[in-house]
Amino acid sequence: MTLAIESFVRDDRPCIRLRAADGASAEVSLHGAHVLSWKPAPDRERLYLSPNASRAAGSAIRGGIPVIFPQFAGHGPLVKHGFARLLEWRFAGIEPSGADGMEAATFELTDSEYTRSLWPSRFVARLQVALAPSRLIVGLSVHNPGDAPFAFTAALHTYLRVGRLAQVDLSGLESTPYEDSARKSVAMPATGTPVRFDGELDHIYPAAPCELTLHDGEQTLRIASEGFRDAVIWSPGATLAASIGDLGAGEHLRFVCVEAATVVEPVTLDPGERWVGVQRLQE
Ligand SMILES: O=P(O)(O)OC[C@H]1O[C@H](O)[C@H](O)[C@@H](O)[C@@H]1O
Repeated sequence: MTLAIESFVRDDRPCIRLRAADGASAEVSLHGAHVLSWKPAPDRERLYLSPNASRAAGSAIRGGIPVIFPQFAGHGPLVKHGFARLLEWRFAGIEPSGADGMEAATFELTDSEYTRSLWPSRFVARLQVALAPSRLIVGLSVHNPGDAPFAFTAALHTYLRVGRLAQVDLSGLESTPYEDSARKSVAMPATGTPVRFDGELDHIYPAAPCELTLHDGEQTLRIASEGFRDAVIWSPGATLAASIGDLGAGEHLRFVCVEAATVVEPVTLDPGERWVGVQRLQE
């Protein structure tokens, strides 16, 4: 689908809006190459963005699709969820997407003196955002242009907007055992039932199926991933949400995070190698 591109400023940060001929749109902040909005139709927002999202330099945006790289959560020595979501990415224009050749808005982050002071590796990370009828396709690629191997973990930490959390369920993970990050990463057996959200939930599903479905009353969203081995499902629940400054009371009822992730086994890239992970959202 041919994309029209316009730039705008939101919360003092440069952003790019993509519009498709069928009326679909998406917005991406260069801060973190963070997808802020996806509307498959002009009156239908499918991502959650916190009204209290921080505008401070060097802080992460709460909601949308944070790009987690080169470290998921506290799985390593770096700042939580790595530095990619905290830095300014470059808009590289419209390019064919590496995943399926569609036109995609392309954003790039490369190593700098600053990143090498935190993490010594040379890297080129690219985020590609494409629109198709009823679909958002987000691809993260990581290339090693250096002369030494490196390992990383990563995720697309997608905040999906929901109507009534109490009636939401997520199917596809019924047969997958998980690690419960809210309870010291204890290993849990498969539940045999769809995931429901009635309190804090923070699960890592290693080697998860790549097709999940979110049911929210009449609305359904299919969430497919490729390249990412794991799935992470997060809902903070009322108590944790109340302690998250950029969320606000009751806001946990408006979203669930369904994350395409590669956490349990880090990806290792030899010099010259490239890794690609994709998440597709489809109504
Ligand atoms: O508050 P953040 O740093 O954005 O992290 C938000 C959440 O991200 C992931 O889903 C992790 O599994 C959670 O443990 C974490 O709390």
